Amino acid sequence: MTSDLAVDLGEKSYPIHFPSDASAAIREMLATNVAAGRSNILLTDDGVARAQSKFLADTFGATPRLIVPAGERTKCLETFGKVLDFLAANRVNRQGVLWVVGGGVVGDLGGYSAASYLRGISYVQVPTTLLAMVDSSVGGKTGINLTAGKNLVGAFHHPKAVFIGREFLQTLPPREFAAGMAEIVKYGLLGDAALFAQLEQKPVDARSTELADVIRRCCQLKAEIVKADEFERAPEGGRALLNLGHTFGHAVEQVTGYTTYLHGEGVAIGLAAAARLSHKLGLLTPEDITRVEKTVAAHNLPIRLRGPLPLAELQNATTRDKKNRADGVRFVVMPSLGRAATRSGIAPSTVEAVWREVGAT
Ligand SMILES: NC(=O)c1ccc[n+]([C@@H]2O[C@H](COP(=O)([O-])OP(=O)(O)OC[C@H]3O[C@@H](n4cnc5c(N)ncnc54)[C@H](O)[C@@H]3O)[C@@H](O)[C@H]2O)c1
Ligand SMILES: O=C(O)C(=O)C[C@@H](O)[C@H](O)[C@H](O)COP(=O)(O)O
Ligand SMILES: [Zn+2]
Repeated sequence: MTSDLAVDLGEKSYPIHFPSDASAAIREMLATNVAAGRSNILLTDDGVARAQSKFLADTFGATPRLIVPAGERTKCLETFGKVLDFLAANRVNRQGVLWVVGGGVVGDLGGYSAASYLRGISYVQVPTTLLAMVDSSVGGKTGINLTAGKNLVGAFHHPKAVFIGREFLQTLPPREFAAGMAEIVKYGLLGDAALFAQLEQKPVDARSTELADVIRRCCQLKAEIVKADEFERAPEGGRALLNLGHTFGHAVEQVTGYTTYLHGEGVAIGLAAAARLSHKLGLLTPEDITRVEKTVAAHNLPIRLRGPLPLAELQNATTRDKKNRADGVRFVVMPSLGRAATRSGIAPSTVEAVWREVGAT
């Protein structure tokens, strides 16, 4: 039995539950909502609707549901409009609760819809991918993509609760499991050297007995970082550290039109790139780069682009990153394995050299 965690944010605090029976725990909250006159409404995607049909039927019964297409392209203005229309068509009022069941795509989309509809209603995160369990369901970063770039529209809007049920992972395809591992390796590299060493010595897979503790540890790390810098406003470090590998990773996702690399795969390449950048800045040793790349690769993740991508487009995509300030693109680098820091003012030629090393042309 894994004990609950709390994301400690004053009035906005919420629990992360790790129930032994997610369906039962969720049914209890659904019933409590109904008793309090709060309507429940469900958002999921067609992949989850297929893979978890029994769970959805047993748990949510006749709750009105919107099923959106699976995949990153669903995180767009058009689908956002459809979610809002669905909430309005069901006459959801400010007491309504949106249940977001799925991976980070429906989590970000549903969270942003909940932030916007009637200027804000409650929502609950039920992550069904490993990535969503360790990262996207916690912290209240919600949003959608624009043609111009990834996550360019959104809001900080925290869920009422998060229910993490490892039983969902039984139907998760191996490639999606690996994508979640990228964010887990990220946590080790940015803030927990012991976690990184553990992953380095013994890669975690879907059957690992360590998995429950690793998921909880990542949620705990994220909750601490979010508590300290909820809106990513710290002048240096702070919540931006959760973006380790993402300046590179988001560029890869965007330049390939969100069709070739999963978010976690972009992050995996981004971690290798961040290690290489950290070396060029005199922070990490070549041995450190090898340790990072071996650990990422041992979790069935890419450390190089699968095919060449145009350097100019990749560089251009990084200029849209939300961490950027007047002095240019801001990267997250590693002073050592297990510690991260923000750094800007890096010469474009240095970043270009890193892009080439991971396969850009
Ligand atoms: N808000 C945040 O803090 C945050 C953090 C990390 C990532 N993200 C975002 O999360 C998204 C990626 O999330 P993701 O990796 O969960 O991808 P995803 O939401 O696209 O889900 C991956 C795929 O797995 C399927 N799926 C989900 N659960 C399943 C299950 N239990 N069994 C079988 N299939 C299942 C889905 O249908 C989908 O096809 C990206 O958009 C990324 O930007 C947000
Ligand atoms: O919660 C955060 O803060 C993160 O940066 C977590 C990231 O893993 C996640 O991919 C997030 O969506 C990236 O946010 P963005 O601000 O770079 O769009
Ligand atoms: Zn991420």
